[in-house]
Amino acid sequence: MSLPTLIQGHTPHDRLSYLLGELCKELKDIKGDKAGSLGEALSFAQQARDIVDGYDKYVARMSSSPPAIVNKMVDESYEHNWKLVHEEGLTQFRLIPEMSAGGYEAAVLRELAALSKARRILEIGMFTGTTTVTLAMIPTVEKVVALELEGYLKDWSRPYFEQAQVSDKIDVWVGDAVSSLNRLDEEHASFDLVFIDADKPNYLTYLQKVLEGGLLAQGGVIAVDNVAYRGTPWAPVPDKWYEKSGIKTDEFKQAVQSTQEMGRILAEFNEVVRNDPALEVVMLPVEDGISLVRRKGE
Ligand SMILES: C[S@@+](CC[C@H](N)C(=O)[O-])C[C@H]1O[C@@H](n2cnc3c(N)ncnc32)[C@H](O)[C@@H]1O
Repeated sequence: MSLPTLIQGHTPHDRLSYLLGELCKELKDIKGDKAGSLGEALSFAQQARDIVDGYDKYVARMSSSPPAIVNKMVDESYEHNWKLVHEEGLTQFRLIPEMSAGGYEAAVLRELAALSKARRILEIGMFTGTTTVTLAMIPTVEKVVALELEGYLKDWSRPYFEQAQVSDKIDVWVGDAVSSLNRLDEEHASFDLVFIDADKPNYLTYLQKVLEGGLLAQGGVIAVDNVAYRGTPWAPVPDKWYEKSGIKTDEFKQAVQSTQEMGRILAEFNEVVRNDPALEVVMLPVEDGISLVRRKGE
């Protein structure tokens, strides 16, 4: 039972698939008199797993592909030694390829940007730049400003932005996103679409800064990623996963605690947004959940 499978599957569906897989194993292991009567239960559990397992893949396959460069970036980010990069002090945090929103979500945001006719886009938390490049490749988009803590990622993504011939449409601001947002506000920047996808504990700060400053253009939309955080806002990871797992490493304990904490943070964020009378919000069950937020009445 690997740590990533157990708690770091990317979406609520990944977690559900894992749990149904465990259920199937448990049912298969039952021997003796009870085994026969559980055959049907096992078949139901397997069908449920097949449905949930194939869902995200099917949805992505039946949607227009992201630009080819995105698949290249995703593949090469999996081949990259992020652990070594961090050990050499080139990144502040240990980055993992799963941080990328991936091709399907980039395609979803491309659709949102195209439908809303966004010309200027702000991304808070860029990682390798798969979404950034996808958005910049929309012909009507004039500028994508991406805020990213890790300077290493700015260098990593540059050759891909150049290959896609959109490097002149992308500005990467390295540093803490709160400081960058303050600077953007001072410069009277304004954006039609804002994608919030950096550190979750700062989500409310980012949202407030975007809404209270002049950063969100009239009629603009904010998309917020991971609002369903693996299902944890409504179905927290139980403590007993750590106690019963048999994996007694500090890494695993911290991962469980951090996932539980993220669930609480996102649950609170979602409540605040939902209860703000000035905002219209719709949460989409896309990947790990995306909320679309805009000022009411615009
Ligand atoms: C989930 S990844 C972003 C994925 C990206 N939006 C995409 O579509 O693939 C989060 C990124 O936020 C960055 N980040 C975390 N804390 C930050 C901060 N305080 N300021 C700016 N960037 C931050 C991380 O370095 C990481 O690259």
